[in-house]
Amino acid sequence: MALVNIPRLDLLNYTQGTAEQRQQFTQDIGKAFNETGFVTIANHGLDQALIEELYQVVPAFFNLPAATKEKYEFPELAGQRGYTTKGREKAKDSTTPDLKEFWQRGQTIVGETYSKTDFPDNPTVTELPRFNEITAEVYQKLENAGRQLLKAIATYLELEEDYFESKVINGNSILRAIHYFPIENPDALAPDAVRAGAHEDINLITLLIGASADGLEVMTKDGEWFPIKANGDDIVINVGDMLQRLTNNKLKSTTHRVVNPPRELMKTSRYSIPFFLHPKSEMSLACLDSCISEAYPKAYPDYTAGQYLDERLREIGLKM
Ligand SMILES: O=C(O)CCC(=O)C(=O)O
Ligand SMILES: [Fe+2]
Repeated sequence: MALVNIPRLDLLNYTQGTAEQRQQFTQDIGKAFNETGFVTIANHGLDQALIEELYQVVPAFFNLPAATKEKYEFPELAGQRGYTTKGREKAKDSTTPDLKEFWQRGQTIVGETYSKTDFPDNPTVTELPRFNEITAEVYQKLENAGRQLLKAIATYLELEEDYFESKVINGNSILRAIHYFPIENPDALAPDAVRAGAHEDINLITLLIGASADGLEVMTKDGEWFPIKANGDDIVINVGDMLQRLTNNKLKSTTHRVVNPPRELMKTSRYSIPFFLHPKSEMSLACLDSCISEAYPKAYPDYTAGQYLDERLREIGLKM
């Protein structure tokens, strides 16, 4: 078995393909998720103009004065909406915070009653009207792409194709726009200070815009770091811990990180926009019976997605 298997797949082969192409897509994504936990996806439904404008409004937000950005910071929401300043979030097993600031947008519930405690409003950036519109549109389009991918994954797992639909529609997904800021004085950095420390994602799957810039690395089976680079506007998809739990480790939530740039590029910014696809809090993450056997005994106690998320947000320092 290869050390890494990160195929480039065409989502149109699943959404509009022949029976044979759909079957091939399902097997390819399943095998890659079983081996390395990562794929890159072309034809994901976000057109180039939308991605271009996203790359205008996101830097424009982070270029606002610190005092303006801080108006949109709400620690009582555990960073789940609005702005989170530099130095707040760290990887689970690290003591040094990541070298980043970010913005998070959450679900806009449609057609169901809900509590504002569970789904607080997304703050509106009054200085940049297009920032709100574009991030809302990107949220929607990445959610749609994610739902299609979950259909393929459900098929691979021999579940009904729509197994995840009722669990993720109106779920707790988060769009995160990240600014890895310029490192002005590399000599003053703590030795373990990095853009994003080694971690696994919490959610079901992550859809990442921005991995065409250098820095993202995935850990191989023998513990080496392997750089991932997406082609053009392709997005990177990876398995998160919730899907790994549900499938009793059949699908792998692989450790990844974002390294600092080489010294000559330290003073440049990097932007990435991951969409963390989360289900509703009540979804059970109990290991699927079909993934438990004598060779693969049940590896995790039963949790709901809500219980699990709460525990993880405390570990990364976002929830007190
Ligand atoms: O910035 C990247 O390329 C990856 C970010 C990431 O892994 C995360 O935010 O979970
Ligand atoms: Fe991640």
